[in-house]
Amino acid sequence: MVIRRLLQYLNPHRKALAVAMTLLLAATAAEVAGPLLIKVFIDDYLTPGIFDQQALFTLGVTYLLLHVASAILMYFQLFSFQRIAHWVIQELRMDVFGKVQHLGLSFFDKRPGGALISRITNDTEAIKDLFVSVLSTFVQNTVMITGIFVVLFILDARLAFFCLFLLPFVVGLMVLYQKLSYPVFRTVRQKLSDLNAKLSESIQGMNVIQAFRQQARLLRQFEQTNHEHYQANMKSTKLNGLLLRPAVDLLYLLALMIVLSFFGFNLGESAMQIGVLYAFINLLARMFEPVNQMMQQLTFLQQAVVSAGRVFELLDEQELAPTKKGDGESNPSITEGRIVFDQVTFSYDGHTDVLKNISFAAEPGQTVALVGHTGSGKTSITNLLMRFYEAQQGAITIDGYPLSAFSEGELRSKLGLVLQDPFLFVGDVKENIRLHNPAVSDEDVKEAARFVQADSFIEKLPHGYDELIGERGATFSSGQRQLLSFARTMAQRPKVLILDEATASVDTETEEKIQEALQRMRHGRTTIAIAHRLSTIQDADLILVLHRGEIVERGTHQELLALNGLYHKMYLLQQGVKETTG
Ligand SMILES: Nc1ncnc2c1ncn2[C@@H]1O[C@H](COP(=O)(O)OP(=O)(O)OP(=O)(O)O)[C@@H](O)[C@H]1O
Repeated sequence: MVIRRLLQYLNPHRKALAVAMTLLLAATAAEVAGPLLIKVFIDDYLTPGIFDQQALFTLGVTYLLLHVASAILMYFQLFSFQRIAHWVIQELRMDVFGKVQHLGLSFFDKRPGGALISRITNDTEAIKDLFVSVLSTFVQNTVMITGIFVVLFILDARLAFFCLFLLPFVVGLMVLYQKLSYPVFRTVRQKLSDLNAKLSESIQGMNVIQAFRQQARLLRQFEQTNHEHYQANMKSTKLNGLLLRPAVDLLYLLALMIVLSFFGFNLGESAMQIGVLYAFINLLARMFEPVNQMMQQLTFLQQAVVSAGRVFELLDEQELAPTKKGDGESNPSITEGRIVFDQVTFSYDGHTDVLKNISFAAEPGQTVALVGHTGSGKTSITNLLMRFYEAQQGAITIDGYPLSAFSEGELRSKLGLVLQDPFLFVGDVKENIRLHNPAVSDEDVKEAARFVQADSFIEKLPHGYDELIGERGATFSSGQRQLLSFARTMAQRPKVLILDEATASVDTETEEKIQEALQRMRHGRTTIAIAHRLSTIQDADLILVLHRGEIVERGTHQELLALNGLYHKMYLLQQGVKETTG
């Protein structure tokens, strides 16, 4: 099943595969022909004592040429198989990565990043051997074994027939190995994946680890996983040591016993028998070499099967990001930006509702602010609006169309999301604003930067808009990252803004710039803003106060203050904090 699916990846390379196989067979033939020439030399020349110089010279040269040809052919067949293997792995990796990009965020909530990386890199790498050595070894050795059996049948059909009974044992041994080693290899891959997950988590959180002196604890954890990986590996080594070579050697002994007892019983029947006996024993020894080689390859085959299983699991993952529903014909676009939530109830895990009966409307150009204690559901509302997750009940519409009617492109380009912790890509400033969108010109990039007043700091950088940004933009301050992400959002010219207000404290000057930029960005655009500081959203058209997933108060700043409820309390609390700290 898994193997068949893996082999399907060879379909586009059938021609190259045929070439590789031909090269392999030619190389094998050249290799086998060598001993045949030696046989001719011994039987026809050496033994009878004929030393025909011309003939011997031809024989010698042919032998040499065959050797050279075999070496050259071997090189090319190896090269061809390797090339095909690399093609397949490349395709497989692209498939997996392409798939991962379309998985829903709920999928990533549950899986550590490192474990995913492990599947895309290590697991696909383990599949490579299947196409490089397993496939060619099996083809080559099957040909060899068939050839040997043909000769055996020619020598003595009856005896050869008995030897044929060995084959089911060989196959049985292979099946047994497959059965026993599957769980072992699966554990090995799982542990390797765990190792990667641990590593990736540690690297991402290195500042916290060092700041809180967590090194020893993490080292212990890593050591534990590393040890489990070692144990799983030792298990597989034991299994290999037991089942691969020794078991085959045992079979070989069995074969020898069959042949010897056969000759023992039939002794004296014919004078020719000693020669045949010698040939049989010799050929049997030769036959078990390919069997051994195939058994050795079983390890790689099994690893490939296990890894492929893990890769296919990911490829078959159903937890996809929500996509457009309904007929593809109608492609509504967002023109006004009127957002309506109607009785929306949502749960991440299907058990606990984190949003309950949320209803509100944001008219075009209005700002709706979401406030509430931590965990009250503010981010969840924006997650639903961005369609990162789908609500279980109720409806969310933009300009009268349900969210599911919009294509992903339309939705994501018209909804400008500004996150608390802006993610910057490796690249330069320009591309981080443009996000490689060809529709955004250099001038647009600069205009967007000017609009959010990021231009002054960008222009002061040694390379201006071409300044390189390292991973996650670690070399920029959080205020600068924030402004860059504003520029990025504005370069897309969104109709709707979704703001997750930054809680990180920046200096007063940057703070002012950020607030000014936000004011400008909000102007004329429907905005859904998550606010932690109530002072920044006092001018909002509608403020929704959330508490445990429900809207408990709604109104403008003044109306809410007059209510004397939760908002009022929060406001006073923040005022108090300001007075004591300021
Ligand atoms: N990806 C997730 N999977 C499962 N539960 C989640 C997920 N994200 C948030 N939650 C839960 O949903 C509830 C609401 O979280 P949400 O992030 O919407 O709150 P919030 O009001 O934005 O909080 P904050 O002000 O701290 O950002 C919380 O109880 C949280 O534990």
